[in-house]
Amino acid sequence: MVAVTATRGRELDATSDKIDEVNVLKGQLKGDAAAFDEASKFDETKEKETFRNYEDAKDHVKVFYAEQHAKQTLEFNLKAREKFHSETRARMTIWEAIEKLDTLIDESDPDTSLSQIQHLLQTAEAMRRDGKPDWMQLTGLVHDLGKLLCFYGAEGQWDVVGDTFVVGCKFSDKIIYPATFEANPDYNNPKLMTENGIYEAGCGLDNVLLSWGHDEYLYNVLKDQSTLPKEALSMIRYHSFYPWHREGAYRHFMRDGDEEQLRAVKAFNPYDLYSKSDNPPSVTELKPYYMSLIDKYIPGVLDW
Ligand SMILES: O[C@H]1[C@H](O)[C@@H](O)[C@H](O)[C@@H](O)[C@H]1O
Ligand SMILES: [Fe+2]
Ligand SMILES: [Fe+2]
Repeated sequence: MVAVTATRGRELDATSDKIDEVNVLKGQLKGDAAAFDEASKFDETKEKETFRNYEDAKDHVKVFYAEQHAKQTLEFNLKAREKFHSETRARMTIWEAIEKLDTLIDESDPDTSLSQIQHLLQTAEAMRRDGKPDWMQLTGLVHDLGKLLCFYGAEGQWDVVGDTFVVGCKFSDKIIYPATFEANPDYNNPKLMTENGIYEAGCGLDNVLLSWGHDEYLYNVLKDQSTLPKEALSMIRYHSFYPWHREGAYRHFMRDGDEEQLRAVKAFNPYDLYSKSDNPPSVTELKPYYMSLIDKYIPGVLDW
């Protein structure tokens, strides 16, 4: 018993050392995140295979994920959800939210260094060019607004952006940089590290806890404050869940209706990802068109 406790103590020490290491690295790289090469900002000839190349990603992307994977624990997740429900952070319209996000550059993203307002318009415009329905164009326009969390009490970007995964069960090896989960305290908890962890097979995706970030936040904001269809809410809630929608992980948690959610997310994904190399659109020119869609499905002032 004593020996077990001592081992566990050492494991926990090792975990907190790793978290410290991540924090030091993060400090060193501070500032680098914004220092992108101008020329790589957009390149319409970029081949699809060259997106999401995490092997050759810039150091700040690797440091970002090392920190996120070390800190997104089940305990953190439960607290973040409680905090979300216990307060209203702001009251504003969708367009005000879009403008507020304009200064944010996403540290986790190897494919764009444009501001988020540009990314949102690129996504929506690519859908519009392809004749997608108006509600889907609007979903493209708003899908990353959850990144506003960065201005409302997030601990960093690690609890806002990046790909998502399930907490409370084994970390899938389909998540990028899977080895970095060794620094997560849950990794040393054998009860959580089984295939199902705290869940049951077939419990349904809406019943597992996805790592906390912009998807979950925006889904919760919009589910009762918009008239967007169910598919739109699936696109928002699961768009960063690459281990599931691209790599096929976590299928054992799916139940009736989840195939439809998967189909919706897969239809959405290419517009989110591949539009990042399109020329940046003009905000002032496009505003009137998108305001008409906002007025149709998400009008007025919302609680954030
Ligand atoms: O770096 C990106 C970015 O943070 C996106 O907003 C998110 O949806 C993606 O999953 C992630 O890979
Ligand atoms: Fe996103
Ligand atoms: Fe996006």
